[in-house]
Amino acid sequence: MKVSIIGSGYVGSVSAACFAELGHEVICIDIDERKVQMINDGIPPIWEEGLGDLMRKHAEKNLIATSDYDYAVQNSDVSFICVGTPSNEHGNIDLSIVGHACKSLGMAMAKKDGFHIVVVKSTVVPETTEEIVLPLLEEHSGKVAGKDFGVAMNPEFLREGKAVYDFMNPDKIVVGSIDERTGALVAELYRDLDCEVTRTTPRTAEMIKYVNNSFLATKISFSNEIGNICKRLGIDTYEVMKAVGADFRISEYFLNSGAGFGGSCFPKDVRALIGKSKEIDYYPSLLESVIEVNELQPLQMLELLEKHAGNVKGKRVAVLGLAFKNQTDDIRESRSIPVIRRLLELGADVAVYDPMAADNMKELIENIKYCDSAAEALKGAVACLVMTEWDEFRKLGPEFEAMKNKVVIDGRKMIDPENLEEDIVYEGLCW
Ligand SMILES: NC(=O)C1=CN([C@@H]2O[C@H](COP(=O)(O)OP(=O)(O)OC[C@H]3O[C@@H](n4cnc5c(N)ncnc54)[C@H](O)[C@@H]3O)[C@@H](O)[C@H]2O)C=CC1
Ligand SMILES: O=C(O)[C@H]1O[C@H](OP(=O)(O)OP(=O)(O)OC[C@H]2O[C@@H](n3ccc(=O)[nH]c3=O)[C@H](O)[C@@H]2O)[C@H](O)[C@@H](O)[C@@H]1O
Repeated sequence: MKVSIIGSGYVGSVSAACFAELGHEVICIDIDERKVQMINDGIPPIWEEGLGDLMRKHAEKNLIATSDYDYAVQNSDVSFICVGTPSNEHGNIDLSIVGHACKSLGMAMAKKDGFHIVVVKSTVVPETTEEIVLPLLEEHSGKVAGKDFGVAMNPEFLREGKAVYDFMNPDKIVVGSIDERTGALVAELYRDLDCEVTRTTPRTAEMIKYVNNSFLATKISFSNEIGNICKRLGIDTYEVMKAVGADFRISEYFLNSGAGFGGSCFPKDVRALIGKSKEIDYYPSLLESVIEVNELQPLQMLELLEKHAGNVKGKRVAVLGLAFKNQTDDIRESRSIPVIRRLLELGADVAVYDPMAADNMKELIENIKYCDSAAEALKGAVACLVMTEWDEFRKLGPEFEAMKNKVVIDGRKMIDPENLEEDIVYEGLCW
């Protein structure tokens, strides 16, 4: 089929490359000309394992990019909306980017003959597809949904760092549509993937995405709360969760306690669901607690720092890990951000290292020292905070010897204290 993808970020560029790999003809649309050029040159606009290979393979063949909505709509049967849905200043969903995309799409659809399908892939709160996207498309195209064009909601469940793998090996595909014909056509796009398609209504599809993310975030905050209790009782929470996770009803996944969850989605999506609940007069106290536990978690790293290193004014503190998790250059809502900001308020001389995310952090925080290795960041430091679960941190050992005061505070259970020299003070956040 001929597919256009609006927005070439993490979801859009991965979906585009994977749909091309599945044999569809794909046109990416982005307002960022730099990204358009990169895709046409076969260069992925974001880092994702395997994405470069797919883009190089399909660029200028069945994968092209443009900033011209008219061209993209004329030359495709289905348009996926994959633009960002950030939080506004109150934590509620900000649908302004979706609104702009719908306006441009609707205007392009006005000039096209024949049935076109619009699929919302961006994460949007329940009712958005039917009550905001659909009316905007009708308004700007002058056409009638269900008759002249189809509307569907197809949430995305990929994880950053494993995005290409997840897209090609989904454990679920959900398609919510306003009519049978549209839902069947969207499901058809995925026919070569080994996964059943769950067909439903747009609002159910929207809710499935929020419940999925909120449940995973709840598992993490639950594990962090248990971890905090375990810590105070001298119990290793990882040992506890290993046994608890063996219960198939619970599962072993997403029970790793530590510095909390970051990323572009868990924090914003839980907040957006809280906002939507309040809008319909329900106070979601459990979801509020999920966010509260998550916000307090990185600050506990600083309490441990104070316990072991005292006043850090004018002293070097090493922060290992800037990305919100391993295998990505994404720093959105990374737990390192509140930690670094607080260290700067305390007057510390902050030295940081991340194998992939330093360039992105440089755009957000300038007055810290960016190092090329963990060893460089640790040199002369009075303490080290491990913030991201990068595998390479597991191998650290002799590098800690270059510290001035050997204190290691581990927010991700990356360092095995058994491998450390005796003069190193090691403290895990929840174990
Ligand atoms: N990042 C992730 O791992 C996942 C994200 N999602 C959801 O997918 C959506 C997109 O997220 P990301 O890909 O992370 O966002 P992103 O911010 O990386 O990418 C959005 C892209 O849209 C482009 N854009 C903005 N306005 C536009 C317009 N009017 N027309 C065309 N392009 C426009 C931007 O230039 C950018 O390239 C969000 O709703 C997010 O919650 C869902 C699952 C996973
Ligand atoms: O909607 C989204 O954007 C995506 O959000 C998450 O994917 P992602 O944010 O890429 O990363 P995860 O691997 O889920 O990790 C999120 C955060 O939770 C933290 N985490 C994860 C697992 C765990 O046990 N403990 C824990 O603290 C990680 O360090 C990271 O900061 C979901 O896993 C995806 O299914 C979803 O599509």
